[in-house]
Amino acid sequence: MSKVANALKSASETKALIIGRGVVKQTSQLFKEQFPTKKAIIIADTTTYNIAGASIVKQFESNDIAQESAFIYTDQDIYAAYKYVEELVQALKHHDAIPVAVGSGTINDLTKLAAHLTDRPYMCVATAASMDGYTAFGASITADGAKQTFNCPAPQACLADIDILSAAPTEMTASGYADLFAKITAGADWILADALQVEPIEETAWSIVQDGLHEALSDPEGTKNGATVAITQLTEGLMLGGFAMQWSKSSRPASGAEHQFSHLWNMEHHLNNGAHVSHGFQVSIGTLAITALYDLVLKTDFENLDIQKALKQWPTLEELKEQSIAIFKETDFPEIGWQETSAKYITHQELEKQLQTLKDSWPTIKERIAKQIVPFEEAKARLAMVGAPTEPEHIGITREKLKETFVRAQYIRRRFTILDLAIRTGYLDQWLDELFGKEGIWEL
Ligand SMILES: NC(=O)C1=CN([C@@H]2O[C@H](COP(=O)(O)OP(=O)(O)OC[C@H]3O[C@@H](n4cnc5c(N)ncnc54)[C@H](OP(=O)(O)O)[C@@H]3O)[C@@H](O)[C@H]2O)C=CC1
Ligand SMILES: O=C(CO)COP(=O)(O)O
Repeated sequence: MSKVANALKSASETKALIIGRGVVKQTSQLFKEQFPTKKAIIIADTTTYNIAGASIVKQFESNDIAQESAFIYTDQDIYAAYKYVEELVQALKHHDAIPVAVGSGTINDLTKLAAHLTDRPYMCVATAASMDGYTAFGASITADGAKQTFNCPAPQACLADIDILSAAPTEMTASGYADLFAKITAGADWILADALQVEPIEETAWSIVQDGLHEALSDPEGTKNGATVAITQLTEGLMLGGFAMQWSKSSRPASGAEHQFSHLWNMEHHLNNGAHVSHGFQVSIGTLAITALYDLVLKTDFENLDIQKALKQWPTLEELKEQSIAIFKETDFPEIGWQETSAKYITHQELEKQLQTLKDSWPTIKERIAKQIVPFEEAKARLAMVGAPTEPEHIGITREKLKETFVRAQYIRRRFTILDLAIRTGYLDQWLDELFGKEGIWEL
C-alpha cells in the first residue's frame, strides 16, 4: 500500500484523497460519495475560480448536484486573515451547503475554519503544490495581529489534479518544495524537544511525514520543470505533511523554528517591493537560517557545557516579562511575546536538569540530529535548483533583519525549537556572531 493510502487509512478526518492527472473530472463523483443528498457551494477567489472553480460548477450542474451560488473572494489583497473567515461564515450561515474550497493555502484555510465555525465538513480541490496545509488539522490565520493556528478539522475529501498543479506558476511549486524541505529542520526541532523531555516524538506522525520525505524531495530539477512524476511526489509529500498534522492534531510534525521566521515576518507585514512573499518562499529562508544554526549546533561540544554559566544568564519570570513585553513594544502584537514565552518558561532548577540531560546525552542527540539535517550548502543548492530563494535579500529581508529574526522569532510561539536551545545554553550570541561576523554566511 502506498504511503498516502496508508496515511489516509489512519486519518481521522479525511476520508478520501484523490491525486492524479485529470482527476478534477471526478470532483462531482467524489462529492456525491462523500456528501450524498447534500447541496454544494464552491469557494474560490477570482484566479482559482477561473482555473478550476467555474468548470466544477458546470460539472456539478450536469451531475445534478444542487448548489448555492459560488462564493468568490474578489479582494485582490486577500490573505489568511480572520476578517475573510468572518465574511465566509456570514454567507454560509444562510444554508447548510457543503463548502468546496477551490484554491491553495489561503482559500483552503479560510474555508476550513469557516466550515468548522458553521458546523459542517468541507471538501478541497487543490490548485497548486504550494504548501502542506490541504490535509492538515488546523488553519493558519492572522487574528489580533498574530499568525495563529486555529484548531479545526481537515477536509473530509480532497482532490489534487496533477495537470492543474503542474500548470501553476513555478514559484508556487518552488514554495511547496521549500515548505516540504522545512520538515527536515522541523523534524530536528522535534528530535531536540523529544531528547530534552519537552515534547515526545509521536511515532506515527513522525513516520507519516518523515518516511517518504527524502524521496519526495529527490528531484528539484524535475519539480521546477513541472515533470509529472516529480510534481506527484511533491504533492504526495505535502499531503503526508498534512496527514501528520491531522494525526497529531498539532502542527508540530511540520513546523519548527523555520516557520516561526515566516510567521513573524507575516505579523510584521513584511512586503518585498510592495508585494506579499509566499509562505514557502519565507520558509525557504527560514529553513536555510535554521539549517545554518544546526550546522553550528553540531560543531558545539555540549558534553563540556558550563551549566552554571548558562543558568546565570537565564531570566527570572519577572525579567522575562520585561524582556518579552519590550521586544514587541512597537508592534501591533505587544502581548504575544509574554503570552508565548511564559507558557514555555521553566525555572532555574528545571533548566539545570534539562541542561544536564543535554550534556549527558549529547553524543546520542548529536547523532540523531546529524542523521536528520541536510547540511547548509546542499540544502541551499537544492532550494536554488527548484527556484526558491536562497538569500534573505531575494525576499526583501536585509541581513540585519535576518539576524534580528533569530532573536525575535522564539517569542511568538511556545513551541520548543533550536532557538530555545540556543537561548537556554547561552550560545545564541556566539552563534549569531559566527553567522553574521567576518567570513560568516551572512557577513554584515
Ligand atoms: N493549515 C496549515 O497547516 C498550513 C497553512 N499554510 C498557509 O497557507 C497560506 C499560503 O498558501 P499558498 O498556497 O502558498 O498561497 P496562497 O493560497 O496565498 O496563494 C497565492 C496566490 O496563488 C494564486 N494561485 C493559486 N493557485 C493558482 C494556480 N493554479 N495558478 C495561478 N495562481 C494560483 C492565488 O491567486 P489569487 O489570489 O490571485 O486567486 C494566490 O494569490 C499561508 O497563509 C500559510 O500560512 C501553509 C502551510 C500549512
Ligand atoms: O505552516 C504550517 C506547516 O507548513 C503550519 O504550521 P503553523 O502551525 O506553524 O502555522
